[in-house]
Amino acid sequence: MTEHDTGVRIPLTPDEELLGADRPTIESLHTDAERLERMRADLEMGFRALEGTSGVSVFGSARVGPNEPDYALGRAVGAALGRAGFSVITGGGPGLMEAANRGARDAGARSIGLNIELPFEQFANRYLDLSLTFRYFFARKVCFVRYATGFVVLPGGFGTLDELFEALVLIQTGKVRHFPVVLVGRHHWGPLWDWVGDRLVSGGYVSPEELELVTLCDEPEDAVERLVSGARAQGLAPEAA
Ligand SMILES: CC(C)=CCNc1ncnc2c1ncn2[C@@H]1O[C@H](COP(=O)(O)O)[C@@H](O)[C@H]1O
Repeated sequence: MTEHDTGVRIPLTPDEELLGADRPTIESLHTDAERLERMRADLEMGFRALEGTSGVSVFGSARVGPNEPDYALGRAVGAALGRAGFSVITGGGPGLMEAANRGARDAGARSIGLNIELPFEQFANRYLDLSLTFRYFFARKVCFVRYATGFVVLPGGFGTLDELFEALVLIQTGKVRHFPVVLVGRHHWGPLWDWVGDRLVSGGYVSPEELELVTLCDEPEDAVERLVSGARAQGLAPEAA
């Protein structure tokens, strides 16, 4: 199909069906009443399956291979979190999501993947004890926050940045409190955080105190220490802490 083709397309995912509902080029497959019911069902599926879970959500690139140094870092982070008694929750996909789930498995901790329906074929990674597939991105995002006491953010691209900045906005606007956000891998995150300081703080877009919402580190154990103290502040210490 070309850019100028005005034929009507069948949406490839529920998100595309919802977001394209008012465009003549996307075929509507549901009424709003049906969409609302499907959103409710998506949230209900997550709430039921994750009831009682109190873990750490770990984000990171879908594109890093098992032989790359960041994969080893992600696996070590998953294992350190697992040893501290946290369940490890990821997007359930390949790359650094897989690395963190694999690390959780190494430590004998509960390993959870919150997958999303994508327009291309994709597989959940092999290291999951619980694998859920959400229809809607927003429902999945609610679960990443609700069932975690903090976020670990490994190196990544747009998806990872989206998850990082969503957490920062939730904290900044008082929607979640005492919620640690730990960026692991200074080689990746250092330049971004320098830019936040140089441009956003200097320009008055972000306050200097808001820079403190994030912890940067290289060592999995440093990340875990911050997550344990955050969990305690929320009244939810992990089992082994
Ligand atoms: C190879 C490929 C693109 C597979 C996509 N498969 C995916 N499966 C599950 N979650 C994903 C996927 N892609 C992106 N995400 C989400 O976005 C983040 C990674 O995006 P990125 O690669 O940094 O931008 C992950 O933390 C995850 O929550």
